[in-house]
Amino acid sequence: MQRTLYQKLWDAHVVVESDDRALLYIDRHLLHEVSTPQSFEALREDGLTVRRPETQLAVADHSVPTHDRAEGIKDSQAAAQVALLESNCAEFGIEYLRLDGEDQGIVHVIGPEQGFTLPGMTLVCGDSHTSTHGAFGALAFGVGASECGTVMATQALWQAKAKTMRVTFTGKLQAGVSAKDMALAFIGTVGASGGSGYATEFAGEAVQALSMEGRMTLCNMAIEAGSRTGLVAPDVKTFAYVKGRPRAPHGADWDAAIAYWRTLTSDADALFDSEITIESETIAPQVTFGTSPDQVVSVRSLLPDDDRFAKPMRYMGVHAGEAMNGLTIDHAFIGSCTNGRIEDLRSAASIIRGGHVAPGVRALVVPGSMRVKAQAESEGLDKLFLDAGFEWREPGCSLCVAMNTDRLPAGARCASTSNRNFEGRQGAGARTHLMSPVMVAAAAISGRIVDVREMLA
Ligand SMILES: CC(C)[C@H](C(=O)O)[C@@H](O)C(=O)O
Ligand code: SF4
Repeated sequence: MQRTLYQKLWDAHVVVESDDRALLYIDRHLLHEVSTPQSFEALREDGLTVRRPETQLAVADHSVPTHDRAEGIKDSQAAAQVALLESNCAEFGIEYLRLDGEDQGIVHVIGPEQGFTLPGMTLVCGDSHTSTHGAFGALAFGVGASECGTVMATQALWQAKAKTMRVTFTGKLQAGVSAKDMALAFIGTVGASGGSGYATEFAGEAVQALSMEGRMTLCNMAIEAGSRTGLVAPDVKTFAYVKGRPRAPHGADWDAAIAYWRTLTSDADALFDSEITIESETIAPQVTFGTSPDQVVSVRSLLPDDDRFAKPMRYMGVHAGEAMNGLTIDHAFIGSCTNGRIEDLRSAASIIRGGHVAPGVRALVVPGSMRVKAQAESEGLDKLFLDAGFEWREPGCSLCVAMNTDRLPAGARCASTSNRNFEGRQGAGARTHLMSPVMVAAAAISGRIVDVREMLA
């Protein structure tokens, strides 16, 4: 029988199956400080140990400050949370990437960067954006705190089989349009729960043309359409990205791995439960106008006059009939597990060259990891951002989520490369407009949301 990529990954990990549920073997587990305290507590209560500590990797990202880190974490709650992760990892023999080390970063940035995330694997984390890792052709999904404990103790999880959806992006993207716009266009098409119950495979010419960073951006946001799992079939770009990474296989193991990874594609006649086609040429830069990622429009489109959007539009202080193009902003954020990778920083920098952050705008660049930061600095991007009036920070979730000291005041309007624009996401009463890194960079220097394509012309 012809099988989808999801089915192949599923079949390769079934320990026992009954109807449409299976006990799946879990190859990899990523941990962060917010979702794991109860998981460790449960292990302790039940007198359990971690079955395969070498398949687990922990890092602190959500609550960490992104400046003055040499002075330690001043916020006592955050300090306690990070210290707890560190001591839990020491007690249970799990490797922890130290906050002051070279490898710290956002959990979904460091997994791939370390070669910890590999094609063909099952990977879980107590975090909804675990879908990111599917960009490598891994079966990756977010789980709850109790499931984290189960994975640590047993290396397996009961899972219901998802339906399959394929989203095919035909043709090529316009200049100035990127993976973030593809993700937002997809979410706008199917809605915030349109992918619910599905494992979503992204395919087509424009997906193949994306870098691994772009594919991660796309899969990262699959969850914003309700899909716990995003997938892209691995190819030569995937292998090139993985090769030589600290935890990637090498030598004979590498050859064997590649031979297997090449089989990880949906068969030509495999049937999907749902098929969606999006013409890439038609995608314009996307900007969210509401408080859910599916409340999104092309930068030049006029906002809809629809009762369903009355409340979110009131919160956002925007009106039916107006365009996002031209709307004044006072904050800009480039970072997060969606768009905090080196390619994102490079593309944002390419728009800034020569320009300066507009008066009255506060702009932050927060690299996704220490490795991204070091790479950017070796290319002089830090200097470019600083000279242009941006702040250059230490890695962490930062303004993506108001769980640390980076947060916005009520009423602030922020152009943001993150993935969620929920009420209060960047601080109580703050307003978030999701867009791509080049769009945020363009907004930062213009002081208002603009169509970045004009700046490229
Ligand atoms: C705190 C964490 C559990 C949460 C998630 O599950 O995604 C966060 O990362 C987010 O992006 O909202
Ligand atoms: S960067 Fe944002 S979306 Fe990603 S893990 Fe952190 S809080 Fe969640």
